[in-house]
Amino acid sequence: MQVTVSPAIIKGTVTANPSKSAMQRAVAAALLAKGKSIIRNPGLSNDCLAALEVAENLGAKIKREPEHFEITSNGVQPFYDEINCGESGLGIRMFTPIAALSSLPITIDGHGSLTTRPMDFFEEVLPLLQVKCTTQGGKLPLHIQGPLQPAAITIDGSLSSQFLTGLLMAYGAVAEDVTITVKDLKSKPYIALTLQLMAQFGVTVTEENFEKFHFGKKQSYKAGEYTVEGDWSGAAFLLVAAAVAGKAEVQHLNTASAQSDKAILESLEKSGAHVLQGMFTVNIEKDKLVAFETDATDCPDLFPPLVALAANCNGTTKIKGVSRLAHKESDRGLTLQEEFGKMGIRIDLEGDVMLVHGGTGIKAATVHSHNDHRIAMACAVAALTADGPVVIENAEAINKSYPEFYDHLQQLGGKVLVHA
Ligand SMILES: O=C(O)C1=C[C@@H](OP(=O)(O)O)[C@@H](O)[C@H](O)C1
Ligand SMILES: C=C(OP(=O)(O)O)C(=O)O
Repeated sequence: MQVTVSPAIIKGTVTANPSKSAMQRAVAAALLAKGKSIIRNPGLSNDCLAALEVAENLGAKIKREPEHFEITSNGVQPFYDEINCGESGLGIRMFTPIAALSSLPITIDGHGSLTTRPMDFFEEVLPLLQVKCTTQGGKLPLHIQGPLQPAAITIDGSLSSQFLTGLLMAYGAVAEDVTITVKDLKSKPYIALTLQLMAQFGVTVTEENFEKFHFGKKQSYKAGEYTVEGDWSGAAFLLVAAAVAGKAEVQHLNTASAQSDKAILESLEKSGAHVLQGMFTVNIEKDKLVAFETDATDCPDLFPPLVALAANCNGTTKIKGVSRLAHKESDRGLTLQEEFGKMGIRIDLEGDVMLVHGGTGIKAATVHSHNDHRIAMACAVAALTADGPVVIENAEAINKSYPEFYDHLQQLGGKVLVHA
């Protein structure tokens, strides 16, 4: 699918889409609980749909009502010996240890970008927990056989926090007096989100400096009601759109959220945009924008919207944390450099630092998403202040996290033409 986004002034109000990070965790917790859980404001992005299908294959019954989903479970009791996590990195890294709670041999697969993302962690760590595990040279598909037996282990958290999220969620159902130690953990706020979600479903973990995670007495997940928060990762694109091209109010954003990408607000403020935070809304308005410095090591998904912002800021913006981008849906440092380069914006990659030379004018161009939702959205936002229309190829990539994105951009005054 091709989408053309033309320059436009942004003005209006929009409600943030549901967070896929929160939704996928809630689906996993509801699967691990015994009884009926209600998930309100459920997400319908491809990653969320994949999580629902995985939960069903692992034994949950799901009733989809218009306003909420009911997930009834009796713990992990697989119906099939195969699960497919679609393109979700979190999905596969979270559901693999959870599936390993069962003694059934299970094949775990995915498609698209997920087939190139590293999974060798499981081959190293799961055998320490008495789970057999093979991969195809560190990639999909995985073949596992549990049951997982929690043990005191030390793991490396530098590649991705998602493996730890999976272990924490699985340990929560069975662990007793055991500690996971993590070295060099990255994306820490995502672990805070995992612990917060687990606590909401009745499982508490004692955390020390994001290095030690201790499970005391045996606990069990409690079925309950959960409302999925608005998504700061997706909303970051709308907030940047307003900061560079007008003004907007984004609703259903918890400004006290544990989501890491709430950090977009700091960069917006540093760039000179006007930001007004309510409890569940953010108002944002354009002003003279200047280059800024930030460290996105722990919020790597902010790179694409930060680049769209920086392209509109006079001067050279410095963003730290590029090394976190190599194993996302695309190698995002390189992809941003290539696609923004087509729009006339120079990006230099110097080790772990990205330099965006902004304020030089964004040019009309044809760009490609590389099947990466956040690249498609960043290009769409950049198009708002370009000197002509920007054509985005493979624009349907947004469905992974934010199927409503082009509609929301239009709702705010964006000129978006979707070619079938
Ligand atoms: O736990 C999560 O929901 C996520 C964690 C982050 O991954 P890493 O921990 O690999 O940085 C983030 O990039 C991803 O989009 C979602
Ligand atoms: C990297 C992402 O997700 P995941 O790792 O869950 O596929 C993302 O949403 O940008």
